[in-house]
Amino acid sequence: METIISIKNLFFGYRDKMILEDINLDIYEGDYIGIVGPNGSGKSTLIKLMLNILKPVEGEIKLFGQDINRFNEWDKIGYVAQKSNLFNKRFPATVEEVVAMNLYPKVGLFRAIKRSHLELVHNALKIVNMEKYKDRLIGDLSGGQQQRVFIARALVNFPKVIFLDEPTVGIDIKSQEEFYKLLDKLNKEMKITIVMVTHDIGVISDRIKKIVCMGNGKLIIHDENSKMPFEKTIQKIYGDSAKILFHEH
Ligand SMILES: Nc1ncnc2c1ncn2[C@@H]1O[C@H](COP(=O)(O)OP(=O)(O)OP(=O)(O)O)[C@@H](O)[C@H]1O
Repeated sequence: METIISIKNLFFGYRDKMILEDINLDIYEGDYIGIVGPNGSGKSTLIKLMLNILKPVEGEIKLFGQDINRFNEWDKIGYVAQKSNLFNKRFPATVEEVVAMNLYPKVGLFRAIKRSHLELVHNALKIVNMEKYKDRLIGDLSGGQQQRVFIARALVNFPKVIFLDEPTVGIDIKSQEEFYKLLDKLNKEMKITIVMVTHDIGVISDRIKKIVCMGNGKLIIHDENSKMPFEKTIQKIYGDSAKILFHEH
């Protein structure tokens, strides 16, 4: 099994405050990983480090076996950023354009989109079941529909792995359910590795087998081999508020 991401002895802080201390994590091809932890525990920071948006203070990150500083196959990695679903409602772009924008390394930012590129866009929209909305303005869609479009945007380059940062914020329960079904399809049928930051602890404890729990600068991996029950691990990093998390759904 290919190691998609390998993090070794990683330290990171903003100015003088350490956020991540001696983090080690391996992510393998086909993994479906949930990253959980209280507000401010460094989940988004970890994602940004894996995308080379932030640089470690110390330690090593490898992507597809290559040092992150030398890695240049970024179209293997899709990213759905935090709050992309709280998109500016007046943004005057169509669904098709929003997805096509992510093709710019291939297309050139201001060049006209070729027919072959449009096909890629339509295929991505088909996967998320949003093809019939291609000419709609993105701002006119519901939060759940927008989220599907952002997934299509991440899919358009045929990535091997997708990072999602709190993708279900602001989305109703029914759309959330459909959204998690879509992620299952991407992972199981399309063999895309998924790494997702989320606060939906109750939902993911049922669906996801490998959960990265972050807190106090540390990281605990919960998977099928863990001796400690998931609830206990969660209690350890969330403290007293842990109980509520499991009864939200
Ligand atoms: N650019 C920045 N400069 C300084 N501190 C920052 C910066 N970005 C984040 N932080 C701080 O680093 C810590 C970790 O932030 P991060 O966004 O990674 O947490 P998180 O676990 O994703 O939180 P949440 O669940 O609220 O999204 C927080 O204390 C945050 O205030």
